[in-house]
Amino acid sequence: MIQRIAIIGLGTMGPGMAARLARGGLQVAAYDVAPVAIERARSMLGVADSVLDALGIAPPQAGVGTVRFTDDLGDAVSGADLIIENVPENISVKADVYRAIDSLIASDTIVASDTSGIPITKLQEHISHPERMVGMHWSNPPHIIPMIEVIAGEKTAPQTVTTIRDLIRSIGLLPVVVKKDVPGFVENRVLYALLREAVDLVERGVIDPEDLDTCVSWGIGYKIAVIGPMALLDMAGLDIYKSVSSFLNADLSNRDDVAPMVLEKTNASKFGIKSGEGMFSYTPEQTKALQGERARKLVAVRRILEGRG
Ligand SMILES: NC(=O)c1ccc[n+]([C@@H]2O[C@H](COP(=O)([O-])OP(=O)(O)OC[C@H]3O[C@@H](n4cnc5c(N)ncnc54)[C@H](O)[C@@H]3O)[C@@H](O)[C@H]2O)c1
Ligand SMILES: Cc1ncc(C=O)c(C(=O)O)c1O
Repeated sequence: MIQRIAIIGLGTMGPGMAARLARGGLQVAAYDVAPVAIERARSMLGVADSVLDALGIAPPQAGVGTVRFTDDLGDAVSGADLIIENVPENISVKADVYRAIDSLIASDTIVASDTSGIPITKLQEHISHPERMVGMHWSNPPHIIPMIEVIAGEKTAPQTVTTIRDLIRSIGLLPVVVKKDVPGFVENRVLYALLREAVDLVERGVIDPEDLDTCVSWGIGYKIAVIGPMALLDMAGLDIYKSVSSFLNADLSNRDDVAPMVLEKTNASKFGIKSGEGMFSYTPEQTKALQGERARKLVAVRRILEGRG
């Protein structure tokens, strides 16, 4: 049974994951190579906790778990039943972590990766017990979005998948087991199909960025939270989908490289909120207000969707 979890990497995703797992009654050790990331994560726990309160997520009867921060990798993974690797999306950075923990952990300790889309089969090449490695792909913000993809690589033992799926369920989250280890798994294949088209439409001047967001959020987005794509096909009618897709699919963006607009911005260190500018611009005050407003709205929508409005 999983009780002790180590999170390696406390950037965008780590702090919310730590808070959510602790709320599920688990004992979390949180580690990062960067002291500044540890301090930032520590300061974010209170905010995540108040969002979890607003969501009405109660701890189990045995009580709420704990989050302890450490700057020592050996201390973080010592005695852990599960390690969640959450470092940047780069195979060699992730492989370094697996090599570093290999001799520090028991052969049956589960090692999960929060990779956004690197096949688990590739990551398993860098660990001595590949049967205990699994994909555990959270969605951002991880303390609010309940769905987590679970992905087996070619060498993952079925029991490893079952253990992680059951753990996710046991703390009130929603596991989705992906049946094939395809790049991007399912959530990001769908998201990146949408983002490729959205970036292309803005880049070609078909629509302004603000209007693109209005169109998608108030059209498809709002609807799809209630009616998933497969159900939407039935609601629209497969005959309609057949007619439209017969001419539209051929006209959709099929670019297989990164769009010039994105390269231009990233080359100028315009990464979005984290750098103050990306598709839009953000002052620190606006960022704080925006994060609060988004959390409030996501909490409200989730409560309604769960029938707890
Ligand atoms: N950002 C998202 O929306 C999102 C959503 C789901 C999954 N993911 C995936 O989760 C992983 C982490 O993403 P993120 O957005 O939190 O990244 P991030 O860049 O915000 O944070 C990564 C953290 O890892 C730390 N780090 C780097 N090397 C390390 C090492 N060797 N040991 C310990 N810590 C180390 C960095 O200091 C940093 O704090 C990636 O694989 C990413 O693709 C990201
Ligand atoms: C743009 C983008 N890329 C990856 C992920 C997750 O892996 C997300 C997300 O969770 O929201 C994302 O927005």
